[in-house]
Amino acid sequence: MSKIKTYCRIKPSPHLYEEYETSGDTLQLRVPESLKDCLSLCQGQARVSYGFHFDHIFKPQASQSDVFDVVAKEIIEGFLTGHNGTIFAYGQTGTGKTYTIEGSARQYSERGLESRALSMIYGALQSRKDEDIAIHISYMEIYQEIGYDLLNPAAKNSQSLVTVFPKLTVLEGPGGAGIIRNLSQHLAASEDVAHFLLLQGQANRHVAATTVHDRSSRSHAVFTIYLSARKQDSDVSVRSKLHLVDLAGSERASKTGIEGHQLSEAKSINLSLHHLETVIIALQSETAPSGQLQCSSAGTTRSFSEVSLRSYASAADGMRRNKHIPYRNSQLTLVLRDSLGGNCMTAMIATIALQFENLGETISTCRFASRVACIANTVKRNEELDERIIIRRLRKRVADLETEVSCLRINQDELGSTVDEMSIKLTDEDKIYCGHIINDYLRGLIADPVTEGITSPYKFRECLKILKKMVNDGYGRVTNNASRSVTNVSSGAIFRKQGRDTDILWVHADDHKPQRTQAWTDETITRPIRRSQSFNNKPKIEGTSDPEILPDSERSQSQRYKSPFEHKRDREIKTLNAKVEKMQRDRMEKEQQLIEVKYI
Ligand SMILES: Nc1ncnc2c1ncn2[C@@H]1O[C@H](COP(=O)(O)OP(=O)(O)OP(=O)(O)O)[C@@H](O)[C@H]1O
Repeated sequence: MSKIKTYCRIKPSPHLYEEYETSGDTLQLRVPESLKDCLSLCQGQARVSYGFHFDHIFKPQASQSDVFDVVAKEIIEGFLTGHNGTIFAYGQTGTGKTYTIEGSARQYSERGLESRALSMIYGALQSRKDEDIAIHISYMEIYQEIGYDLLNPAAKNSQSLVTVFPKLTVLEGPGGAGIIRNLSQHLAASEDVAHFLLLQGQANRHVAATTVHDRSSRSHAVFTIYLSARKQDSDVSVRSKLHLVDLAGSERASKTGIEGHQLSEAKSINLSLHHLETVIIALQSETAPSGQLQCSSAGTTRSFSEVSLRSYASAADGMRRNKHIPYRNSQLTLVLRDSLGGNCMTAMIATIALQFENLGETISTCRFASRVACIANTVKRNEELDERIIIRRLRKRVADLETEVSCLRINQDELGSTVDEMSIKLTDEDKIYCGHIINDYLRGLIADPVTEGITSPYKFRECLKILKKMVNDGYGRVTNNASRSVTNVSSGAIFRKQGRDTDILWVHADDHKPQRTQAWTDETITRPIRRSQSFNNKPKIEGTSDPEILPDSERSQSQRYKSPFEHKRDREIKTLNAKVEKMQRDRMEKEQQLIEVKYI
């Protein structure tokens, strides 16, 4: 929550009302008890003292630069970082609203807030090289409750002597925000362009000579600067707007003696300001509990106390959602909706002309300011994701995801099948199949067990087991007894191919020549290996003559019995061992890869 700041600016005059003083930020006024009945200040008449508190009071000698520094700098800094800002001048006609907001053409030093704001904004943007920044400008006026675009490009190109400005429609948009239809926004790429637009709009305003002011603004003017900024590496855009509002001045027709067209203009201005005041009162009354903003008549002193907004801020926020604020009653309040009770850093400059004849209007202006000071706005940075960048990023993300998904699908297929395979325990059929593969491999019937389906680590392990057993059992050992040749085969090595009941094994007969021998049956195959104690109590596999297995003492002798067939088989086993080793290594590598895919 941030309260609306209020400032008072006293117009310089050689005939200032004497009974006023400023102590700090409080304006003290001592005025006759009944201003209404008193047309001149009478000696000895009872006085009432008013005290109005402001955030700052600009004395008559305050310069344009002083006003800018105190009122505008903070708001413009906020605007540059994405916070909305509004500065509006309110006061009696001829008190210096236009002078404050637009400035005077008399001297460069008398330029107003609009021109100074542009200079500060463009100056600050110079250093923001890493951002894409766009400044747009619009300028509208509300004359007799109708909005006009002061920067209409069609009007600029018109050959007609009478410039026709298109009418604008101010509508209530989503969330109640005012939407101005048809208002042109002009890109101002440089400060010069912005100043040109400003001058063009100022020149197009409705002004008229009145009895109090020869160039009185007969309209409310809203000069708006829009900022849109985005850091080059970011997809968040910052958008903010700065309203600089020069309100038309209130005037008492009875006092100024205007009539005809000017009278109807004045009525319209007063009505519009009345609607503004109604909104302010509604906002102020919801913010401050009744009785806080009071006109206490204790003694002769009347004071408008500044309400501590902080204590009411949260309560006001809740109430505002329920309470009706009559923004819709006028175009001006719709346009300023955000500035009054919305998301905006707002400042009001109450301009007063401290002459005796203006005391009534001065008090009225100060009272209005006191009410405005009670309003708390909710200020937040206007950040939004840039849709074009979002779309671009989403497209890239979709493309990345598609690639990732297709890669994952491949991995999943591979992983899934391998993991499935690994997770399934080998069935008896698998084991038999492994036996056949190893047998065929050893016999040279197949070149590579992998291509025959030994792909899972479990099957590899089974094959290795079979091989080890075969080696230990002296696979293909020459035996003297055909019946004992059965024991050459380990119980685990089942040399039977699927679909076949029997298999033929080469064995050696007594003449040491290899020969095909009997058909093997399940019964013989599954017989357990028998070991017998031999010399030196060393285990000896029965019937073996394999030098690899025999004790050293027997080796030389048994070597004599090795046939070419045995040698060939030895070589095969050696090769097979090497292959198994390689297969083991491959399997470990593969497992490692799978673990990485699955868990890392
Ligand atoms: N602080 C000031 N210093 C010097 N001159 C000022 C000051 N304030 C106002 N004036 C002068 O007083 C005259 C009226 O001021 P201005 O036009 O700003 O009044 P206004 O409040 O905008 O009136 P209206 O509501 O009728 O448009 C102008 O000539 C302006 O130069």
